[in-house]
Amino acid sequence: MAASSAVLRRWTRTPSPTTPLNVGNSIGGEHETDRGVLLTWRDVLVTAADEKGRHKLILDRITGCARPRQVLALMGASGSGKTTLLDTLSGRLGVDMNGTGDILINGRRKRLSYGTSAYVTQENTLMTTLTVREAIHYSAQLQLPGSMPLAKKLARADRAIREMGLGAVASSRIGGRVCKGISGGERKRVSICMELLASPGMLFLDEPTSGLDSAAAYHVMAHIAWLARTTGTTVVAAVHQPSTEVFDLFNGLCLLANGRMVYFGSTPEAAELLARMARPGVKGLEQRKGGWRGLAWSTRIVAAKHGKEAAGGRFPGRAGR
Ligand SMILES: Nc1ncnc2c1ncn2[C@@H]1O[C@H](COP(=O)(O)OP(=O)(O)OP(=O)(O)O)[C@@H](O)[C@H]1O
Repeated sequence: MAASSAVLRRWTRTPSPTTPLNVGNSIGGEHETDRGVLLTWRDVLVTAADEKGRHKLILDRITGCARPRQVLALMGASGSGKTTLLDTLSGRLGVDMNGTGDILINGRRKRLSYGTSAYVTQENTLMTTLTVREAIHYSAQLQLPGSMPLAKKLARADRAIREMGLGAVASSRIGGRVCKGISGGERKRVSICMELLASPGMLFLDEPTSGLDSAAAYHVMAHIAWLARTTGTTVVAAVHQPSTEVFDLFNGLCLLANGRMVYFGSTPEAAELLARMARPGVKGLEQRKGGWRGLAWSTRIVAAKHGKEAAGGRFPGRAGR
């Protein structure tokens, strides 16, 4: 009970007044690491205006950080704000949205520029008639600076192919609906591979495992976690219904419910803490205005993880709302 109250207090405290979305103003204590980027955000509040000019609250004072060599998972039920948070952190917030709060890169005001960050969206937009190698070589020639010699661009492409474990299918046609090509998981890795060409320090992934079976999802996420560890890349991924094995690959968890943050911390800690919150007799979670569904859902994640609630080996997401 004490632990659950502490968590709720932590995230329901009165925030400091928000300022327009700043990329900067050092919070202090952060240091630059090799390729990775330390991204911190504080009191991020996002609203969207409707056609009548009314403002809808999408994200309510979210605070957290993503570290080099680690994978931070953004989780929460559909509509909880995962994509909006990814868009905000990566500087892709739509023009119809307004954000306030602080976003710092290595503790300083700095925009995420070319080569610093990459964003892989949910959709695969790949040229289906090309082989994996052709597509990635082509992308390298288009993306990498004109001053870079061709041989270096192709070597970079080949390294990215290896990093994403695509060597075995490099000569296979990507394919699509009409002509069958590589698998869904491999297609996803090709999309990620293309974004890795510029060796970004920060990788944002929106639902990298959507549409994949659990084995393919694990394969994709395991490569991403390996990449983060070995290259120092900082990864933030919005994920929906991860399997237990995929969940265990994450270093940190930012759990959202109805635009609010209900947990931020390490994944082992999340498992332990939420398990305690899920214990029968722990009251109070349901009473929080607007948070009942999300919080109830979050407790079921851990219940599932601890084998108390089997959901076909998956944590309940939409179905659990
Ligand atoms: N431009 C917009 N205008 C108004 N509301 C929006 C806009 N974009 C998002 N929303 C709303 O904000 C909320 C959060 O959306 P978001 O896409 O961030 O959720 P999500 O957690 O990524 O959902 P999913 O898992 O289904 O992709 C939703 O209720 C959505 O309808």
